[in-house]
Amino acid sequence: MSPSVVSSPGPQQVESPEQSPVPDVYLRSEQDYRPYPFEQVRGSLPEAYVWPEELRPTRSYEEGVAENAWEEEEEEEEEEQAEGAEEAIGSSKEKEEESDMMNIPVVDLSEGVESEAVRTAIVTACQEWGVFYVANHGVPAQVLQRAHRAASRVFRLSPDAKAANARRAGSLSGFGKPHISKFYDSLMWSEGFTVACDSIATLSRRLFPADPAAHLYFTSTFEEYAGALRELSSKILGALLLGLNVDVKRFESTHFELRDCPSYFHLNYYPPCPQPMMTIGLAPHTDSTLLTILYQGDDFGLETWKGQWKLVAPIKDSLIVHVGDLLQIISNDKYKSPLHRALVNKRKERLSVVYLYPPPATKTLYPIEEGIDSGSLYKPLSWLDYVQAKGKYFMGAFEYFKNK
Ligand SMILES: O=C(O)CCC(=O)C(=O)O
Ligand SMILES: [Fe+2]
Repeated sequence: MSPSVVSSPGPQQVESPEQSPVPDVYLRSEQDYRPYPFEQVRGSLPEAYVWPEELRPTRSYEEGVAENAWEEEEEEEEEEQAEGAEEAIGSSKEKEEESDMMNIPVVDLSEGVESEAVRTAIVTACQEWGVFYVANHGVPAQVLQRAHRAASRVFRLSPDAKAANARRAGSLSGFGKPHISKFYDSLMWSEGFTVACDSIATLSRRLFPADPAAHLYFTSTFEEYAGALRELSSKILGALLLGLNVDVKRFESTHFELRDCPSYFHLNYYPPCPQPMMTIGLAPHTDSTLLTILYQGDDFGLETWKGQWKLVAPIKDSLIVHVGDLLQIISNDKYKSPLHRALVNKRKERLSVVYLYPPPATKTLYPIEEGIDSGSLYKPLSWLDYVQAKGKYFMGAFEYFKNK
């Protein structure tokens, strides 16, 4: 488990027994999912959404916004947006000096991963933080904005349409409560929709049976986005493998083709909340992937844990890359899968569009041996083994696969 996670706030770890086989509990039934009529909530928070004090936000949305000089500089920022992402990122660096809230690294990909300087920046970011912004990533800004709009449309579907498209046992796709809900006693102020990238069109048709224009918009947007993110993820993973002195071609022959990984979108919807300081949008967790690539539009909400919770302020048109648990494991803890969470606010809804890039489900992964002097920290495992253990032990899943 990541050292940065040891003393962090979060659920109690579930003890992993010495020798029990991994049970098939991850793909559990989601029959208890009922779309919550968030729009009907006015005034006070239902009791089930009130979180224990130690797990509540430490800083309000308004404080976070103010600390990042967001509102005061809104006009300036609009001008910068017109001048393009590069300037916006430059300005964010200036803001970073004013605020210790905003110091996750920014990696500029304009020179490509063929550049040693770019690769070093990616590797350092993943060793020190496990999370970084990526700018000039090659995904057109229009595609990001369309994905955000298409996601928003999905969550405006009626409760009946959502219930008809709820996640079913044995499938990750569909609407549902956050996957991590069962590890926390209180409810999170959000709902999610997951779609496997190889069934975007099928799912979209089911979402919008009587609205061909909405179906076309959703399908074409997410198919284009998935293609661009597959490209980006495999480039970043390639750079990270090189950073471990691993020959990518050799890795592909012994492990898996970087472009052949399955992929999913997970859309998160956080409605405005009457009492945001009493609840949480998405509770602390790490991602069960190799890499996760997140787009949060122009809104605050994401926090990452680095000894304290740090707000990850939005940077126009940039993406946020997280190292996932599987990459931490195969890299023998060289790359860190960071604990993160999402806060909600009173003023407006927030959406995040998250691309999940795990390894092929049943392929056995061996921790990478190159450059490792003291032996593998983890046993060989497949992604399926891992998600099943995570579904049972949550943050204890790292421990479960450790060589004793
Ligand atoms: O909404 C966010 O910013 C966080 C989303 C997230 O961490 C996830 O879906 O795994
Ligand atoms: Fe996450």
